[in-house]
Amino acid sequence: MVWTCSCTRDFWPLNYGRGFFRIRSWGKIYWRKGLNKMKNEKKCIALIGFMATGKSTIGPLLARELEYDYFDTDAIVEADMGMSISDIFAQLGEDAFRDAEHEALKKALTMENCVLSTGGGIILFKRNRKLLAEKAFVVSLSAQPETIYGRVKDDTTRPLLKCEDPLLRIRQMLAERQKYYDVCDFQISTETWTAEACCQKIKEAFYLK
Ligand SMILES: Nc1ncnc2c1ncn2[C@@H]1O[C@H](COP(=O)(O)OP(=O)(O)O)[C@@H](O)[C@H]1O
Ligand SMILES: O=C(O)C1=C[C@@H](OP(=O)(O)O)[C@@H](O)[C@H](O)C1
Ligand SMILES: [Mg+2]
Repeated sequence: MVWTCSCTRDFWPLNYGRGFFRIRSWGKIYWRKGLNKMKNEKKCIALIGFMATGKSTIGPLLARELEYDYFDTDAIVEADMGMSISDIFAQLGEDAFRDAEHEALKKALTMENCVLSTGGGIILFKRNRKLLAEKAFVVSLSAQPETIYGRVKDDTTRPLLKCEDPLLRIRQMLAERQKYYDVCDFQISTETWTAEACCQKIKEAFYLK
């Protein structure tokens, strides 16, 4: 019997009997016993990482590739509160934002077959880390402080980086947060790979792990 994965052109397992499957992905051949991880019990992929590592850029590409629904906790918060992230921080304060962000995460992780881009600070809270670990295949995106700075320097939508010396702030925040970004199922640098290549590698990791 030939079993074909419905979702992609370049990723398809063949059933070779006795529980063995041959999987071809990006020109490489993988063998594995059973397809238990193909039916990954975690139905959501959550992207974590510092600001401007590419979560909101890669998320929609990945969702389209997998034919999954797409959510972004920042967008959910903005829709729920009817305000931009900057206005929420300025008018209601960061704590109000963090509460709304937690509600957004809870709501999004009740979905099945979804890709979720999170805000860079979501991992600061144990309640969020617990939810992510329980419910999602967690992918951590990374980039060096200088690259992050280059990506955000003309962007006014990130209130935490509105300061005298954004590069120093990025370095400090990254140092504080790194231990949380390291807790994940898969990690990828968005400096090394284009958004499209990251997408393919994440897809591969999601199916093969
Ligand atoms: N390989 C890459 N993957 C994702 N984004 C990239 C990449 N290279 C450059 N970028 C750029 O970096 C920025 C990332 O912003 P965004 O997706 O909003 O990040 P985040 O949601 O993590 O804050 C975008 O302007 C995007 O075009
Ligand atoms: O790192 C953070 O604390 C934040 C990251 C932002 O999202 P992005 O990571 O998508 O920029 C947004 O949630 C808010 O400005 C706070
Ligand atoms: Mg984002």
